[in-house]
Amino acid sequence: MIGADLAIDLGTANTLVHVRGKGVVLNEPSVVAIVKDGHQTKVLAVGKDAKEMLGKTPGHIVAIRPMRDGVIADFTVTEAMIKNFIIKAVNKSFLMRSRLIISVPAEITSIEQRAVREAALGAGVREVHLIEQPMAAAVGAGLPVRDARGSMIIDIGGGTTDVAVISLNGIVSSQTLRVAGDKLDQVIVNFIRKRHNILIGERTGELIKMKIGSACPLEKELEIEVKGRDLITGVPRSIIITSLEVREALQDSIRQFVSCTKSVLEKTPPELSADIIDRGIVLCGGGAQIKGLDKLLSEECGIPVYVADNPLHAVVDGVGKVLENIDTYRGILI
Ligand SMILES: Nc1ncnc2c1ncn2[C@@H]1O[C@H](COP(=O)(O)OP(=O)(O)OP(=O)(O)O)[C@@H](O)[C@H]1O
Repeated sequence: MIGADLAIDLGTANTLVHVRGKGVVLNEPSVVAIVKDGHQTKVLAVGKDAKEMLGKTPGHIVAIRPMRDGVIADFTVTEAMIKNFIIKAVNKSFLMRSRLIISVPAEITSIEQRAVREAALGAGVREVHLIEQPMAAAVGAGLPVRDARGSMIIDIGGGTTDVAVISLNGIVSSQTLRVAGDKLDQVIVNFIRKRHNILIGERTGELIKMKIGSACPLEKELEIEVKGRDLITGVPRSIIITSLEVREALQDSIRQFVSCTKSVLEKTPPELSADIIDRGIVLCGGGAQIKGLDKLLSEECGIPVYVADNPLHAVVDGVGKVLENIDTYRGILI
């Protein structure tokens, strides 16, 4: 290959780029800031710089997340974002000769698949291949996806939760839930508004989730001080939020993770279920870091659950591994 070969985890929350022979060279939020000038839009910032602007922009500038629910919500902006990230990752002159493998959610429709392909080709690369996210995550987590053995993976990202059972290079049973990290942030924002009459931003909601969010009682319960706008007086105020309250806020969403996992297990052929009982379930994606989620899932399903070594990197590591060993893994590309 004369051009660069790249593996991309095009996530709702974060995009990671792996360059063949170099490893992960870029990890940035999937956010684009655009300036609106009549019908024209101009990209102002992409990635980290754009995320800083979320919720803080004046009227004519908007910071948007073009990937919603794990699929492309804004085609033109996604194309600009992919192009910007590729140019950041490799020299611009390589773009035209580059070959890409991009991970996509498992239950994506063929129209959505085409949108991802076209966004990448529109960005200027030569060749694009797709891989299903849970398959990539399983490869990244070191599961034996090519063997005639059942491997189960739960990937809780920003927009989607993918639960899948894999055997012999294919997904045997799976389910995608449009409830994941972003939804948990919104649920926390709504809870605090109702319980404390305080309006906080989504980024504060995310911070609360990451610092004190949990699925099971903690050995030592935690608390965090946050600032928001008092909905009665209209002035800024700070309050203390406890991990108990956050657990209460998150419980319905966490129930959905449990029932989705159970329903995939129910659809799994018994021989493969036996493998999963022996070998356990691997949890990855940023949401895997919610405190006690592995323990709760394990208790509810009666199967051991392990968090992947680097949960936020499982998908990009998997796509990267496929890229580096393309002949071995060709069978799993779509
Ligand atoms: N320590 C943490 N505790 C809880 N959630 C976390 C933690 N760290 C990151 N997250 C959440 O993980 C999510 C991002 O995960 P990830 O990067 O795996 O998603 P993505 O690949 O961008 O999304 P998708 O798979 O839906 O396309 C965000 O919602 C973020 O808030």
